Amino acid sequence: MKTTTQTIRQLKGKRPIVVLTAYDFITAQLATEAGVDMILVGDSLGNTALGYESTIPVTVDAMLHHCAAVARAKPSALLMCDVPFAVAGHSTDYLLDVCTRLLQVGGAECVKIEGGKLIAEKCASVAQAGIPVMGHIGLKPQDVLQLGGYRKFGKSAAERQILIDEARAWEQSGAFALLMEMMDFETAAAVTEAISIPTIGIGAGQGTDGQVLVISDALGLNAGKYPGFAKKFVDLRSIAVEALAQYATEVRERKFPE
Ligand SMILES: Nc1nc(=O)c2c([nH]1)NC[C@@H]1CN(c3ccc(C(=O)N[C@@H](CCC(=O)O)C(=O)O)cc3)CN21
Ligand SMILES: CC(C)C(=O)C(=O)O
Ligand SMILES: [Mg+2]
Repeated sequence: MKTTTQTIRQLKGKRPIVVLTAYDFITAQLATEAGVDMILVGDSLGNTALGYESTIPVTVDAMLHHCAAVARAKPSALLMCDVPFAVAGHSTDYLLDVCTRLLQVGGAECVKIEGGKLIAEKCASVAQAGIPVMGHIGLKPQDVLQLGGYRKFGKSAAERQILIDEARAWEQSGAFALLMEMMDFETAAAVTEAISIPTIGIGAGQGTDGQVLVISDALGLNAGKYPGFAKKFVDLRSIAVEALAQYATEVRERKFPE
């Protein structure tokens, strides 16, 4: 059965929501067959699929290209696409135009937008246009140039209060859910209590309404670079390299083709 934003909203307080990233046709099929609730075409594709150092170089065109490939897998999971770097800082008209294209051209069913209170308020226009929005607070990787690196958020009482205010702003703007990245576990639990929409965590502990993971982190496909919170559920990289080395050997020894 097709998962909708309504399905996701109703899962709060019932059972944890499972979100996984996908970047192309094949990873979308894997996520679909595994039965996840939501697929995120994350701008982390900049790191995992395109070889960039951060998500800053990821363009709207790149997101459209990858999202359309994921959509062609016709996932039963709700399909969400990240709004990439700086788009939400432009005019509301431009933000609305990009979100519209992510749905109409990319085939996404909802969008995720990194931002605090100001961006959250701007996103009310997107939600009112009929585009479901997930907010993204805590560590916002698109802010890496200002942050100078990645860190945990919400450790101090002051920062916890800011995050709770930001979460309420997203809820007020009509966001259907909220993502919290690299957040102090107690703060993440406090935010989850404070709002009526579901929270999805990554590096934010057990106290959220769901979890999200990058597919290449879960499958162990990356070359050594893993965030501390990621779990390798299998080491596919070594299995794949071994298989491909065997192919090379068999060709060189004239064993393949038989
Ligand atoms: N492969 C991958 N997985 C991700 O989860 C991910 C990406 N790429 N790219 C986009 C963002 C960036 N994210 C990241 C990346 C690194 C850390 C990290 O290294 N965290 C350290 C602590 C921070 C530090 O000391 O720099 C950690 O140990 O978790 C955290 C989030 C999450 N996202
Ligand atoms: C790590 C998740 C939350 C994300 O935004 C991405 O994959 O781009
Ligand atoms: Mg992202």
